[in-house]
Amino acid sequence: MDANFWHQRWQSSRIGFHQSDINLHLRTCWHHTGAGPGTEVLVPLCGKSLDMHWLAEQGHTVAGFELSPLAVAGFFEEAGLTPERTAEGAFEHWLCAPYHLYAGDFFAAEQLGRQFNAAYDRAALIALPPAMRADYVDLMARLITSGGRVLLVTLNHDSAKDQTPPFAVDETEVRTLFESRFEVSLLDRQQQGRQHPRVAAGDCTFFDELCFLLTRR
Ligand SMILES: C[S@@+](CC[C@H](N)C(=O)[O-])C[C@H]1O[C@@H](n2cnc3c(N)ncnc32)[C@H](O)[C@@H]1O
Repeated sequence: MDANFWHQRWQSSRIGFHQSDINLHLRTCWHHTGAGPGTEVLVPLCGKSLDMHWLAEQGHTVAGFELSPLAVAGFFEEAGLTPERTAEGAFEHWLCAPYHLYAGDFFAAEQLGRQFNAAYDRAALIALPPAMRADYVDLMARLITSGGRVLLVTLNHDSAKDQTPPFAVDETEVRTLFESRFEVSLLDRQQQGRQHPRVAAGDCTFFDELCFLLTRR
């Protein structure tokens, strides 16, 4: 997926990935990260996710990275917030405490010289095609401090239309990608059968959401 793919999705409002509710796994599993109030949480490929408000409600500062300025603007506008905007390295930093959203390519994040003790990935890894995933994991390993924890939410499905996101990333692949640098623990698997619209539409026979805790070695 190149940048244009995502810019076009936001320009034409084809953002079916955006949830109007807080992610169930975030609400039920975040405590496993042990991240206390005041901990800054890295949210890669954040879109305009409302999950960032939930994290802020737990007392966290949020550091989100998002390619699309439309998404970043939408996040603040829909929350009725007026951020300050400054250039910071390869990014435009939109700030309205406790939200720091960096508009630009997440793969340039190291330039900011920051590290994090906690991160939340919902629909970031699964937005990336297979060829980009190892680079994403390398970057996450460099951005997360030793002992730091990531709550990772992936999808697994058997859709034949797996040329565009959301890509299926199952437990075996998560372990293969992360296990050399993170301890990987599967916390939960929500199995969705015909109640999922894509299964009901005959696009796939299952559509599961998996939640992992990754602990940086
Ligand atoms: C599937 S969406 C998920 C958004 C969000 N995590 C959520 O749960 O709603 C993936 C997002 O990643 C953004 N994105 C894709 N590649 C990116 C990159 N290299 N750097 C920053 N953001 C990127 C897209 O614009 C899109 O908003």
